[in-house]
Amino acid sequence: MSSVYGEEASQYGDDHGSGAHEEKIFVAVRLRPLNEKEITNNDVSDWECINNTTILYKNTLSERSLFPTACVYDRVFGYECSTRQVYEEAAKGVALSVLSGINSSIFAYGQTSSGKTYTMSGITEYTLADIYDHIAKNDEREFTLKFSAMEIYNEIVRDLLTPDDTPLRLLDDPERGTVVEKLTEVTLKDWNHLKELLSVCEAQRKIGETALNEVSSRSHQILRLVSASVTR
Ligand SMILES: Nc1ncnc2c1ncn2[C@@H]1O[C@H](COP(=O)(O)OP(=O)(O)OP(=O)(O)O)[C@@H](O)[C@H]1O
Repeated sequence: MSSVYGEEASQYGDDHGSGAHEEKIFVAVRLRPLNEKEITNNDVSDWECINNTTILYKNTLSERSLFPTACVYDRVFGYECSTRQVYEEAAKGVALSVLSGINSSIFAYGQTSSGKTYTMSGITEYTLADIYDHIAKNDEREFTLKFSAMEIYNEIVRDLLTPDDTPLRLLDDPERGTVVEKLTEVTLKDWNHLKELLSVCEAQRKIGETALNEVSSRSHQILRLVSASVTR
């Protein structure tokens, strides 16, 4: 997500690594519950959250160390945690810093079927709902939101808002950094317009099956939102 000329006080800027003057990364881990197949196979999870920041790797494989390994992150979420909770406690501060003029990115990393798409879809929806809520409550300002979406698949960048499959070129701009040439940017009319565009992206994505995930995305999707606001 990125933001341009936001003039507001840093209402969302202090949480989770979005401070204006320091670069900071907030790392959260989410465990997904075992799926039906794993339960049927009597699989057990090797991972357990023992508090809000520590995850235990239980090393059930006999050739490995007998002692569990503890890993500490900024926040960890166990099987029982909802996407709403993950959003509120790990992503919201970062996502909404766009409203204070601060650029931020949220990305999910993990092996196939670990729950990246599941988590990020919820985070996208909650973020946009909060942004529209903020806009409604601040009618003394006029907001413009611009949305673009791309996919990296087999090292090719494609625009997800057009049926045109032509690969997009990445250019290095000395001032703006990496720029995706000819990427479609749509000015959002409202929340429903955004939902339509998200459906277009979903339909355009390359879906391929993996052994672990029957609807694996097999590609990286990047959604970009640029927010600008001026006093009316
Ligand atoms: N926290 C969760 N609670 C319930 N179901 C979940 C959770 N996380 C993931 N799932 C389910 O697990 C399956 C795999 O999740 P998902 O498609 O998000 O994985 P992924 O990491 O995006 O995989 P890939 O990299 O292959 O695209 C899906 O059916 C999803 O609904």
